[in-house]
Amino acid sequence: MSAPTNGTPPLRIAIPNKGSLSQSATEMLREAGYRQRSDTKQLTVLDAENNVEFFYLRPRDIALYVGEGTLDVGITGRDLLLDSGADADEVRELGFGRSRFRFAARPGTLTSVQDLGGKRIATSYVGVVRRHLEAHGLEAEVIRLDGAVETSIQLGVADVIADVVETGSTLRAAGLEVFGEVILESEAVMITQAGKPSLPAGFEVFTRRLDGVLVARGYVMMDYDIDREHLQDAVALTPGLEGPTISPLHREDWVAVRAMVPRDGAQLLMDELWAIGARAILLTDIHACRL
Ligand SMILES: Nc1ncnc2c1ncn2[C@@H]1O[C@H](COP(=O)(O)OP(=O)(O)OP(=O)(O)O)[C@@H](O)[C@H]1O
Ligand SMILES: O=P(O)(O)OC[C@H]1O[C@H](OP(=O)(O)OP(=O)(O)O)[C@H](O)[C@@H]1O
Ligand SMILES: [Mg+2]
Repeated sequence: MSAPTNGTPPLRIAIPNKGSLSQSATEMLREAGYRQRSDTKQLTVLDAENNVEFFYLRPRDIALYVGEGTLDVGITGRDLLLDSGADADEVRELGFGRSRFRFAARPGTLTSVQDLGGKRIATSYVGVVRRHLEAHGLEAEVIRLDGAVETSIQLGVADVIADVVETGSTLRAAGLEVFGEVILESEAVMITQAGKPSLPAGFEVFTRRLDGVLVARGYVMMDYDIDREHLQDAVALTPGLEGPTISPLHREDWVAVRAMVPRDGAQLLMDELWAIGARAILLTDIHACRL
């Protein structure tokens, strides 16, 4: 198909090329109807039909490109955005790549953030750690490592680590335990340059499409039949986004109700609807939507 660009330059979007966020970001963009690379060696993809160009970059570098305005939009981790100190703002949470950033040490050696004073802390997120120490008025040596941070304690390079924790299995395998408060909760986010007065054409469509994917993932469509006497109770359970659709049924005093409901808890909701008299309760996936 030819490109409906009218000579407008494409929206330039940075996407993680490797690591934990890469596959999920690509999947989300495919679901939103964008062309993605077919070979992981490809560095850029021009989706001419949608007038969008994708740049596959290291997730750690994405906030820098967006912060200085070289690229219009980026997908990266909140922890990487904060660590970079780049002049970019988070505009959407994308619901994948969720993790916590935590301190960890050998069991019994350190128990609170206050114990960090004067210690050697290994991390790949020097910016986040330094800011956290400053906020607590603590001084410690921060050692920058690229990865496999958990091993640094065993090797005698550090007393403490600060790293990404998801399931905790890497920490357990290294014989380490988290301590102190959670430093930050991270997930994949959409970012744009801070304080940019206006974004290029195509940005609004891009965000609306991603919002559509988020809603399609987070909601399901619920249909059921109920007698008018219990309709108000049923509608209170399924208010929908802008009010449910109510259609008359051939059976007198009965109506059909259709409403979007959150995917989490949908089964419980079906039980509750059944209990107040709803019947023929159906749950269907939403493949795509624009709200
Ligand atoms: N196990 C994990 N679970 C969820 N998110 C993670 C995990 N490991 C890293 N992340 C997130 O991925 C982003 C870091 O991506 P990056 O590609 O730099 O590291 P990575 O995923 O650890 O890849 P690699 O170490 O193989 O290069 C951060 O936002 C981080 O929070
Ligand atoms: O809590 P878990 O589920 O075990 O996940 C957390 C681990 O995943 C990431 O490591 P990665 O595999 O990216 O290796 P790296 O340390 O070389 O970055 C992160 O740095 C932690 O080590
Ligand atoms: Mg890693």
